[in-house]
Order: sequence, then structure tokens, then C-alpha cells
Amino acid sequence: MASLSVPSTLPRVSPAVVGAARWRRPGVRVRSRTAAAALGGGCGAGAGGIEQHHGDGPRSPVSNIGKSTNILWHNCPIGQSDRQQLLGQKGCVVWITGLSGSGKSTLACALSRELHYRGHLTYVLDGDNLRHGLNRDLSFKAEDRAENIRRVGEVAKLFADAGIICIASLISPYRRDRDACRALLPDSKFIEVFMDFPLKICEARDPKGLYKLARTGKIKGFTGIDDPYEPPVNGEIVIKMKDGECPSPKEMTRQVLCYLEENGYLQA
Ligand SMILES: Nc1ncnc2c1ncn2[C@@H]1O[C@H](COP(=O)(O)OS(=O)(=O)O)[C@@H](OP(=O)(O)O)[C@H]1O
Ligand SMILES: Nc1ncnc2c1ncn2[C@@H]1O[C@H](COP(=O)(O)OP(=O)(O)O)[C@@H](O)[C@H]1O
Repeated sequence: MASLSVPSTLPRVSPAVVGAARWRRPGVRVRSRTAAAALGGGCGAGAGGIEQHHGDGPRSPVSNIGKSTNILWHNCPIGQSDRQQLLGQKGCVVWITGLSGSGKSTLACALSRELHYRGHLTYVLDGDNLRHGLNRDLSFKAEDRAENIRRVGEVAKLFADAGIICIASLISPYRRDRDACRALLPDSKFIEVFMDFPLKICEARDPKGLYKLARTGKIKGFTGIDDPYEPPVNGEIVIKMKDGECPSPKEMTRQVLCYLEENGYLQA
């Protein structure tokens, strides 16, 4: 992919080089093999660098969460900021929402690729792909879409906590479900990107032929045809037509990259 004209504080180098350099970054607390040995043996010698709790009982009150009873949150000494230092970026969720055919997956993949080449760790959570595994038990009725979004929101939150720039691309048609995902994260860590393209454009693309099936009644409850889509009201980024033209994938990517850069996500 051609380099985008976005100002970057990082030089454009191969990810392998970046990876190698990061493990040697000064000031980052990484336990080397030697350090692990100093802790009482290398691989296979018991706990090694892993800190374990050998307490005499619970350290804080247990609680009930959802259907889980008597559970206790366990904190680890290495936290999100340590991981962010290691990666040289801020973990966050870029949530791309819009109609089928609006370009969500195209943007997600192009953004991931561009960030990767700039030395940033990303992970794409794509609605279609997740329905092949994690969410294979869910249909497209409203309550299943809500559960789909809830699960992906929770997974995205874990990726952000890992320090990763997580790019979620799902139709996510209901405002309430998207807002619930936003509420899982500190506000600035959820970046909502609205693919604001008219149904007419999305339907004309129809790369999978699904709109055609929906129009002839062979698919019921298809978003935009006989199922609702609620656009964001206060999202962070809107990708839309300009002078009657769709922005190119490169331009869409540039828009999101600029936002990430200007808001400090591309440094720890
Ligand atoms: N009824 C109906 N409505 C909308 N979309 C449908 C439907 N049936 C199948 N598909 C295909 O499923 C993809 C959307 O999955 P998502 O998990 O993103 O949907 S949702 O967020 O739960 O609404 C969507 O992928 P994209 O085209 O990439 O958006 C479609 O290919
Ligand atoms: N900015 C764009 N300009 C022109 N075509 C696009 C653009 N974005 C996506 N497309 C094309 O539109 C179709 C749908 O894109 P896709 O990313 O699969 O959408 P979604 O994931 O929202 O369903 C694909 O054939 C893709 O190549």
C-alpha cells in the first residue's frame, strides 16, 4: 500500500525491526532470561517470574456479578500502562459502524495495515468473522445483535487493556448497544467511526449479493431494508461523501490515522 501523507513521529520501518527494538527500549521493565534465572531458575524451574498469591484467605470481600457468585477481582502487578510503554502506543477501540457494504471491513483492514507498517500493534474484530466462532450461536434478531455487540465490546475492552489498537467493524445498528460498549471503557478510549454512506451506494456495491436477496424477501430482517439502523449522534469520526464522491479507502484511512495521531494514541 502506498504511504499515506500523515505526519508521524515514528519512522516507517519494518515491523520485525520495530519488534526487536522495542524489547530493548530503555526504561521498559521487561524480564530477560537472565533476570528470570536470577529469580530462581529459567524455564521449567517452577514459577520463575510469575508472582503468585499464597495468602491465608480472601484479601477483599467477594461479590456476585451477573450469574457468578462469590468471585474476587485479581490484580496483576503488570498493568495497562506497562504494556502501553512496551508497545509505544495507547490501547483503544476504534469502533466502525455502518450499513452492510458501507466499507467497514475495507477501512478496518487498510487502517490495520497502515498502523502495522508504522510499527503499531493492532487487531481487527470483524462482525462477519466473529460470527464464524465466538458468536456462531447468534442470529440477526435484535436481542442476538445486542448480545453480539456486548460480547465484542467486552473482547475489544480486553484488547485495549492489552495496549492494542483494537479495530472493531460491525454493523452494530442499535445506538444503545454501541453506547453500552463505550461505557465499558474510559471515554477517550472508544473512538466511534460512522460510515455515513446512503443505502443506495451500499446496495449498489452489494459484493455478497445480500441486498438482492433481501429485496426479493429471501433474507428477512436485513439492516437498511427491513431492519433498522440508528446512526451515531456524537461519534468521534464521520466518513462521508464529498462533492458527490465516496472517499477512497486511502482517504478514509488517512482520516482515522490523523485522529489517532492528533489525539496521542500513537505514543504511550
Ligand atoms: N439480516 C442481516 N442483516 C445484516 N447483515 C447480515 C444479515 N444476514 C447476514 N448478514 C451478514 O452479516 C454481517 C453483519 O454481521 P454483524 O455481526 O456485523 O451484524 S450486527 O452488528 O450484529 O448487526 C454482514 O456483513 P457486512 O456486509 O460486512 O456488514 C452481512 O454480510
Ligand atoms: N471507499 C470505497 N470506495 C469504493 N469502494 C469501496 C470503498 N470501500 C469499500 N468499497 C467496496 O465496497 C464493497 C463493500 O465493502 P466492505 O468493506 O466489505 O463493506 P462492509 O464491511 O461495510 O460490508 C467492497 O466491494 C469494497 O471493495
